[in-house]
This record gives sequence, C-alpha cells and structure tokens, in this order.
Amino acid sequence: MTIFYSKILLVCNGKAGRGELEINLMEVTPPLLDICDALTVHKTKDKDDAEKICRETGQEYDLVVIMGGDGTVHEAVNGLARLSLKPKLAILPGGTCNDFARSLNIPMNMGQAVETITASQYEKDIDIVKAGDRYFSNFWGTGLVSKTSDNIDAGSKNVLGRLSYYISAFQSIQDPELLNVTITANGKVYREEVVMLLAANGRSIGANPLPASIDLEDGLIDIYMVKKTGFPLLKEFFMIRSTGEVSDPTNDIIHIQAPAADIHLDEKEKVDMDGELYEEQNQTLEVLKHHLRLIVGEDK
Ligand SMILES: Nc1ncnc2c1ncn2[C@@H]1O[C@H](COP(=O)(O)OP(=O)(O)OP(=O)(O)O)[C@@H](O)[C@H]1O
Repeated sequence: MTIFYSKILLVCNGKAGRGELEINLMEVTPPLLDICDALTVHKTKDKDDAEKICRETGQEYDLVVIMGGDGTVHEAVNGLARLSLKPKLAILPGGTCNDFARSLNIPMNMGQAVETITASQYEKDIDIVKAGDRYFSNFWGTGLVSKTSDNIDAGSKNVLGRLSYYISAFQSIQDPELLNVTITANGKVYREEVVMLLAANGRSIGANPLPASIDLEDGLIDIYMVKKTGFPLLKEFFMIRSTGEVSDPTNDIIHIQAPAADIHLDEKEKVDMDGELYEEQNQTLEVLKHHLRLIVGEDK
C-alpha cells in the first residue's frame, strides 16, 4: 500500500558522490512527485546548509528525503533530532561510502533506493545518539578512526571511492598512536590505553560491515575499546574479512553495550562522528531510543 504525502522536502548535496546529481534528480523526482501533493527540492550551496534547512523548515514536511552521503545525512539528523514535531526521514545514497544507508539496508542503486520510499513497505523508529550538543546516527570514533578520515583527501575519495578508506587506514596504521581513555558506563569505570575507541549505532564504516550484534533499535550503543594488542585483529577485520563478525578470545578488544556513557580522553583528540571531524576531550553519549522514524530497506 502506497502512502501519500502532503509535502516532501528533497535535500540534495550537489557536491556529493561523483557529480551525478542531475542524472540522480531525473531518476528520483518523478516517482517522488507521484506520491505527494508538493515536492520541494533544495540543493545545498555550502556545508551546513542541509542542517539549517532541516532545522528551520523540517516541521513543515511530512517526509524529508536526503540525497547525499554520510556527511549530509549527519547534518540532516542534527537539524531534525532537536525538533519537537519530526518528519519521517528517508535516505537516497548520493555519497561515496553511504554507511548509514547501508546500515538501513537501502539499495546502493538510486532507482531501487527510491522504490523503498514509493513502495513504503518498511519503516523503523531508530535510535539516535546525543553526543554533547551534537547528534550522530552511525558512529563516534577516535584514534585510528578519526586518523583515517583525516587522511582522506576529497580528490582521492572521489576517484577511488571506498577504496581510499582502506588505503588511508593502511597509511595511518604504520604508526598507531595510543590514547588513554576513561569510560563510565553501566555503573562501571574502564581505564584503558587504546589505539581506537569506537561507539557504534549503525552497522557500517567506510563501506565495511560492523558486527551484526549492533542494532539501531535496541536503545544501546556498542562501544569497542581496541588495545594495542587488538590491533592485528582490527586490521584483519577491516582489511581482510567482511563477514561483519569479530571473534576475540584474548579480550584485546573490549566490547560493551550501554544506554549512555561518559568518555574522558586524557588529551583533546580529533573525533569522527558519522564521517565528520570534531575535537573533543570529554563527551557524554546518550542514546535517544527510537528518536527518528526512517524508511528502510528489507532486512537481510
Ligand atoms: N553544496 C555544498 N558545498 C560544499 N560542501 C557541502 C555541500 N553540501 C554538503 N556539503 C558537505 O560536503 C561533505 C561531503 O558530503 P557527503 O558526506 O554527503 O558526501 P561524501 O563524502 O561523498 O559521502 P560519504 O560521506 O557517504 O562517503 C559533507 O561534510 C557535507 O556537509
């Protein structure tokens, strides 16, 4: 049964992906027009534009569709998460990695992706994580994760696409820096020296599947503290395997699940949230259970 919308806002990132904006627009606008009274298309002119339009006008729409990559989705989530009346959200994979779209089982083919909206078969109320005064839908990471994103230059990302993530990861892996972290979660305190700290809500990073136990609807964030001795395992996980499973009999990667966590880093560090870089030292993460309603693809 097709749902009919009164007003749809389509926000597209003109700079995302491989410059295929016009082709993509021609593919997605006719089917979207078929399921609504009015379709507004907003092409971002600059960074932060998607966040601003979602925050300022999101309440006027019953569906917001983001056609862009994880950075544009991150902006939209930050614009919509703080609204009292939140529209439904749909993602069309117009970026390079499209990790959040992958986490939602949205097809990577644009024509098939728009069908997830027009067929309106599957929807989920998914968790969003509040991190200080920002929000993320997919992941928060520091150490190797943020170094990896820092090393990606826009040019190589466009040419090589997802491959550049592996190359960049490999480069930063020559010299893994150690971070001292203190995490308070579930009434316990963890003090660890790590090469990477990852808090995951979604199930994909750099187009790599993460462990299948991560769930977007469970009200919990999955935190991985990767010690130096866990580094070979991490490398194997990201570069060789792609099954989305991690086995760690030696406890070199500590995994906890919690509804909230206080993170203290001994020094201010670059933090990657959904592929966007921030600088943080103390950060409180709080899961907002079922905070946004998303159109999703069929469960695999
Ligand atoms: N019109 C614009 N001009 C400049 N920057 C923009 C514009 N619109 C969005 N941005 C920014 O461009 C960055 C990259 O966009 P986005 O993440 O959507 O694509 P991508 O990097 O190719 O995809 P992915 O993150 O999935 O690999 C984001 O930080 C976003 O905020």
